[in-house]
Amino acid sequence: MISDQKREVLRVSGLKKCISKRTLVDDITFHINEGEIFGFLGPNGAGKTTIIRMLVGLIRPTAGSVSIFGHHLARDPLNALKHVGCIVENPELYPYLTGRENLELFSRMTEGVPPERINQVAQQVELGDRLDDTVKTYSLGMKQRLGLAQSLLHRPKLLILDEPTNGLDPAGIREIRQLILQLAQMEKMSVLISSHILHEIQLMCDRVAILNRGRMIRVSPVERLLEGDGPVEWGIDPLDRGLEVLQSLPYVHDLEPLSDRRIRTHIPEEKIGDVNRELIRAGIRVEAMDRQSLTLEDIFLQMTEGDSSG
Ligand SMILES: Nc1ncnc2c1ncn2[C@@H]1O[C@H](COP(=O)(O)OP(=O)(O)OP(=O)(O)O)[C@@H](O)[C@H]1O
Repeated sequence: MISDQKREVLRVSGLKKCISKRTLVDDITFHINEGEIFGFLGPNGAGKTTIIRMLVGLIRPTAGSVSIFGHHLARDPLNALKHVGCIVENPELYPYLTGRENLELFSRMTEGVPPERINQVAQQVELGDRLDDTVKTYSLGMKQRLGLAQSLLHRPKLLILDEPTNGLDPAGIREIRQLILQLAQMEKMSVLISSHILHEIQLMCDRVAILNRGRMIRVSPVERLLEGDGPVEWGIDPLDRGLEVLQSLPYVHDLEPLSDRRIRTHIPEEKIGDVNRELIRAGIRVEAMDRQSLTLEDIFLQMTEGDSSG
């Protein structure tokens, strides 16, 4: 095999879910490549959990198809899900059992998990020294790590995690993030991770799908998403004449006066020099020009502007 092309581990086409005449998600199409960390980013209620539940066979799609490692989920669920590990919403754990007993119980329910695997996964999630304590004494972060260990028992090649950092404190969030990055790298695992936290997705993912109101509004590599027309702030004098010049230029948009000498615009990067020249040619003093970089938050707000369910 001489191919540079990465293998697809998951392909989702036209996925839709309706419940009693209400469309929860619609027209969801994307794929995940081998070794890729793919993010679902969207506010609460965007449909992330609903899609994930369909991907792991917990609920049936109204339309569309899911194929995992080339196996059609609806027609061949056992093979499709054989190499998938997941935590949907919260990990299912028995609080009155120890971490080890929980893992033993789950390993007995899963085919082909040798006994030594329990210590391996506990080490991987750095839970080794608390493994024999009861789960009810665990912090939320430790419970998440035990859930992660449980999902790793059968050596999955695709890990699906629904908001794994939800409710954790900043240190716990960082631990889980580092763990996921390590697993993806060392175990060559692909990961689908959902979050409503822009920063998280930005730090972890290779590509991101932005979801809002049950629709996928964009799928893009994280770095390309940030390449948009970032805000540019101008210090100009006089402001009213500067405003006229800026308004006359077709590639300048979203003008927003900030003070009596400052104005914010959105301009493609390659046009910034042209704007500067036009202002000077019109006899306007350009006192400052600050180009601000876009954050995922800006992009998300731009994309969902006027489309928020509140
Ligand atoms: N069984 C159900 N019956 C009716 N509506 C549902 C059902 N499950 C989810 N919904 C609705 O579907 C929409 C999407 O919910 P979903 O839980 O998938 O969103 P989410 O992006 O995961 O958000 P959150 O982070 O809040 O869980 C929401 O408006 C929710 O109220």
